[in-house]
Amino acid sequence: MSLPAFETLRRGLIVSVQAPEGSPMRHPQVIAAMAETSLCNGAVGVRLESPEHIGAVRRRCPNALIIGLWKRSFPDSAVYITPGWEEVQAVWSAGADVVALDATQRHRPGGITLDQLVSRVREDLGAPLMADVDTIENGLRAAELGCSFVGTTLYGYTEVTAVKRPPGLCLLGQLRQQLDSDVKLICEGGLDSPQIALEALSSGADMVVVGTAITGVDLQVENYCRTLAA
Ligand SMILES: CC(=O)N[C@H](C=O)[C@@H](O)[C@H](O)[C@H](O)COP(=O)(O)O
Repeated sequence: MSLPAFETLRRGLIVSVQAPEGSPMRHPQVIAAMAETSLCNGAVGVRLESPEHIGAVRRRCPNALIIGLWKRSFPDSAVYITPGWEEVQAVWSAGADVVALDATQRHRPGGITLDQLVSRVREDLGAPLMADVDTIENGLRAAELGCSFVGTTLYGYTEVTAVKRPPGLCLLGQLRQQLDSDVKLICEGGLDSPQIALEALSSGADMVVVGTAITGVDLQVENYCRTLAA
């Protein structure tokens, strides 16, 4: 599918529909139902994990804007969001419109560098990329390499940002100031209320991605129970 005009996405909500390993929610039909519900109620797109889930949502919602990723862990690397060529290809073939990948400069499984991976994607697939980053340096580098979207997804989740807590509104502000306006800026991670999502838009995000607060049944229930038991 070709990407919808940016004006229809601007200031929009993208719902991240994911479920942890082992959860009964982690079923393609459950994911597809949550994705469809999100789209029916005003979300401009969905962010999905795994080729299987992307395929299920593509079949159920043929016109949905899908940002796809595949989380895979390897013993020789801390990079797990669409770490290499095989994962990018699988996400793209499953029907994603945009492929999200870890765009830090960390060592990747198999030793491919981010620069090599992005240029191969651009040459062989032409898939638009969303760069999940943690720092201003990695965001600017990803944009330079040609990623169409930059997201604050990994702020607070990498070794160098481990002491920070999402949402990365400071990082967002820095990226807004320094990124060219043709690169779309996404605030993702830790947007746990509509008010904080609105603050992210006011701080310069073109779009927001919200996961746990909307679709994170496992974590939300666990949190209520922990608090009630304390
Ligand atoms: C760091 C990482 O692996 N983030 C993942 C990226 O796809 C997801 O686990 C998050 O749920 C998503 O980013 C949305 O964030 P939040 O659930 O906080 O709204």
